[in-house]
Amino acid sequence: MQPIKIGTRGSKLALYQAYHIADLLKEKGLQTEIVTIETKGDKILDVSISKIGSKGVFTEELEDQLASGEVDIAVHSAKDMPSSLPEGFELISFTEREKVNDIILSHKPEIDYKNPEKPLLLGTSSTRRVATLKHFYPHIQTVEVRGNLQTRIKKMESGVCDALLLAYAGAHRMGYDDMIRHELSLDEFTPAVGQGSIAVEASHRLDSDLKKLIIAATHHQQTGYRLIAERSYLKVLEGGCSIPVFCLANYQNGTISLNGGIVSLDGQERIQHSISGAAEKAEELGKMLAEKVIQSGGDRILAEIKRNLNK
Ligand SMILES: NCc1[nH]cc(CCC(=O)O)c1CC(=O)O
Repeated sequence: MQPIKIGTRGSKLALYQAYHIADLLKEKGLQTEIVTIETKGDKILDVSISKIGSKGVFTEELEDQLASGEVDIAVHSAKDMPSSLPEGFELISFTEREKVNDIILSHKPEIDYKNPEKPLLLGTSSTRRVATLKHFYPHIQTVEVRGNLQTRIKKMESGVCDALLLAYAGAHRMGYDDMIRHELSLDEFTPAVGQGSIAVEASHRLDSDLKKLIIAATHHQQTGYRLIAERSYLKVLEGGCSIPVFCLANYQNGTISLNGGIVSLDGQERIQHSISGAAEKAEELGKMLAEKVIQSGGDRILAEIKRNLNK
């Protein structure tokens, strides 16, 4: 059998994730080969992702290679994947999720983000994190810091900000645990959909036997249920990474508990609801939660956000 060709972006985090998938495949006796592909999102560093248009900036080039058969699968942070993929592609597996929290990371030993008397400048490029900060910690200032994790840390160390607001998963995978100063609560900083899991994308053309082998080696079923629920929620709210929606599903004994909402860009309004039900109904639960959020004012917040982003 030919080695399974794994397409990935070239950032260290992306490569780490691709090698993680390669390791899982190798454990099942499958041969692999990593193919690095540059995407629009990697090239454009000076424009905020929410302005480039979130759909597909990190995925389009990978999908071209999947479609042409240059690679068999593409590996992504699940969080970076839009809720609907272009025709002909699907996410076939989700790896076991790590800790889903956001964290504050800094080279400075003491970062006190709760004390309004202490000025703090946090670097982030996520609208969800900026809006959430404005809601719970309005005294904190933010500055947009983009680029891969290594670039962001360099910018921070050169004085652009005091600390970075990041996903635990990325910081941990890159070995920066010793710079993590705070782990943020899931109630306030409910993570983005998919945070902490790695997704495998394939074209519908992928050989079905090979697909089964890849799923058996890489898919984590409980994470799968959680991600189906969260992504179904995201799909209704049409939230790419530019819209500050959040949603976290937990799995216990066949039950999914889903908690999600939306926050206005200025942080003034934050709507949050929860729902639970059988894991087999994950997709329906996501939709129902989204309807709840929409009906309790989410529609207004969403419309306002879209007006703002189009400016
Ligand atoms: N937004 C970019 C992005 N996409 C995935 C991760 C980290 C890995 C993950 O959340 O699974 C990050 C960095 C971050 O948000 O700090």
